[in-house]
Amino acid sequence: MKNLKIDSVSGTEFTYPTCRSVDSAGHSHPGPPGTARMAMITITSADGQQGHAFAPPEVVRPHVLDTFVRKVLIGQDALHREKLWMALEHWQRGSAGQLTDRALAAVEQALWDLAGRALAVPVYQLLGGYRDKVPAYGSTMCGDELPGGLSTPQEYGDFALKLVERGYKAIKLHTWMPPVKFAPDPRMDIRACAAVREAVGPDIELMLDGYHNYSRTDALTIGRALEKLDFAWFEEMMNEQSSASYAWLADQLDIPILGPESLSGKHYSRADWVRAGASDILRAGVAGTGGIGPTMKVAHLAEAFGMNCEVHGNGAANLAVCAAIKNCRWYERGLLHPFLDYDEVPAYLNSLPDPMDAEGFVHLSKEPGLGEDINFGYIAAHTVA
Ligand SMILES: O=C(O)[C@H](O)[C@@H](O)[C@@H](O)C(=O)NO
Ligand SMILES: [Mg+2]
Repeated sequence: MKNLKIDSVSGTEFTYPTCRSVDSAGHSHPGPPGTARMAMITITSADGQQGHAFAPPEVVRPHVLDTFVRKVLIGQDALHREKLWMALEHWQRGSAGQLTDRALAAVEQALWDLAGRALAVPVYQLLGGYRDKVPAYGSTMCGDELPGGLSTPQEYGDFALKLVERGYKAIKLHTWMPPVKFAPDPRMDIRACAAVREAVGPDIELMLDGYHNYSRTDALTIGRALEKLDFAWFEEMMNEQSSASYAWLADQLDIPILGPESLSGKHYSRADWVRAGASDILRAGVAGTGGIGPTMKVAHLAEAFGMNCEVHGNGAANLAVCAAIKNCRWYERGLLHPFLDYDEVPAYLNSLPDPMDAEGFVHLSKEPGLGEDINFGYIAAHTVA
């Protein structure tokens, strides 16, 4: 029998090349060639089994690993994910915000990866194994002011055509937001959505995820326009801390309202949203909801209420959840931009975690664990801490 008692937890910070930059609102855009930093958290058991997960370095910085994670994990059985997650969540309240949901998510993903590798089973099969491939929607980056990029409604239309040619059967627009000079602008959002519908025709599913702080009346104006354009859902158009605003909008509109994405509170806040009638489709992502386990709990909650749960974000962990459940229409593949090749493999991996075929399906890796094909040599050669 394997000895999966946790022996060590390590964090490795490394650099990798990128052509993406982040704006003041935290949204990514194409940028000049540069260097970004990432951290890999590794959990090792007494008999040498390992699990890995990636997170921003500040999320799993030494203080977090020393003060909370090692205290909870060392000496514990690595298969006891629920017990360890609950213990970490217990530490959150008194951590003065130092132990974040994203930190819980990173640790819990590494525990899932370790379990899968130790048992020689892909995580999506451990979770339920509903399917081996998942249809993807192309999720665009937010709008910008880059000529030839996503700076006009027509450029959105042109890019959407290219995404359909790549194989996508659904496209989600992230439109313009501050700090873009003319944003927010409901009319521009509607024009971009109309240009995309015009470009791709009636058979491609379209969704809008625009500025996140519209008023109820602006959101209603946009929502009514989306209904005329036959959009499939309307996402994060108002501050998600006001479930009353979402319940009001959902009552006014026929188009499905989807959320919450960015709201904290893990699976607990999403239960409140269901109770409040604040959305027609639930949303949860591994990073923002505190891990694979809480995301699965949201998906099961949604299923019990006859709702879909659209998983937020790309990557191996979100893809594993999408493949484990029935009540999720799409895998969010992105974020995409005309200037960037999403199919280019990041330097610290040997292959993409979410390869998509010409019909728009993303195929799950059959490798044990989360299935990330990690380039350990690259990480070792580019370690900074
Ligand atoms: O930073 C964000 O708001 C998210 O990354 C966002 O761009 C995107 O992931 C999203 O909203 N997906 O639905
Ligand atoms: Mg979103």
